Amino acid sequence: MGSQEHENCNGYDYCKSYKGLHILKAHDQIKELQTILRDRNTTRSDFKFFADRLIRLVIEDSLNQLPFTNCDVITPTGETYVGLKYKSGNCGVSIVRSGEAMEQGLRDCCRSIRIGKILVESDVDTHEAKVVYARFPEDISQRHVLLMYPIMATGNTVSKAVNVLKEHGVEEECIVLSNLFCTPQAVQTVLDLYPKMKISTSEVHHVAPNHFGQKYFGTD
Ligand SMILES: O=P(O)(O)OC[C@H]1O[C@H](OP(=O)(O)OP(=O)(O)O)[C@H](O)[C@@H]1O
Repeated sequence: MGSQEHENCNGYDYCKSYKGLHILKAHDQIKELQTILRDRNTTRSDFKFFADRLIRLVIEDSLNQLPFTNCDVITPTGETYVGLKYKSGNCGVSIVRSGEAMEQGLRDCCRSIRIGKILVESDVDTHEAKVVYARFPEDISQRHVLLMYPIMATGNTVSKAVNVLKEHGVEEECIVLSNLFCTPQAVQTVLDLYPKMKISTSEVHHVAPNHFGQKYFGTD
C-alpha cells in the first residue's frame, strides 16, 4: 500500500536549500511512474507510454515557473473575471537526443511554441562536453527558455547547454530546465554554476536512469 506522498529528495535535504530547484510533490501516482521507468523489466512500449505521462506532468510544472500577466475576461453572464495569462515571449529548447522526447509534451500545452535544439557530445578521450549543433529562434535573447532534458547524471550536458544559451544572450534567470530525474551531484553542479536559473524535476536520486534515451527511442 502506498503512502500517498513520498520523500522526493530521497534524503538529500541540502537540495532543498537551492532556491531554483522545484521538485514535484511525489504522490503515489508519480512514484508509480518513476518506478515503472526505473524497472529494467519494463517493456519499451510501456516505457514510452509512462515516460510521456511523467513528461507531461513535469512540463506542466515547468510552465508554472514562467511569467504570467494579469488578464480580465467577461464571463457568459457578463461578469468580470480577474485572471491570468501567459506573458508572451517564451520558447522551448531541447537537448538532443533525450530532450526531444519532451517536445510533444510541450507542444500539447503550447501549440505553436518555437523549439530550438542543442546537441552536446562528450569527447570520448577527455569526457569533456562540447556543443556540436545549436539552432535557436533569432530573438532568443529576449525570451524565457524552457530547456528540456530528462536525465541529469553529472549535470555536464545541461551545464554546457546553459552556457550556450547565455552566449546567445539569454538571461540566466530566464532559463527553466524541465527534467525528469536528476542526481544530487547534478543539482549542485548546475545550480552552483548558474544560481539564477530554475530546475523543475520529478525526483532527486543518486541513481540516474541513463537508459532513458535508448529505451524511449529504441536505438543505441
Ligand atoms: O548529466 P550528464 O552526465 O551529462 O548525463 C546526462 C545524460 O546523458 C547521457 O545519456 P546519452 O549520452 O545517451 O544522451 P541522449 O540519451 O540524450 O542521447 C547520460 O547517460 C545521461 O542519461
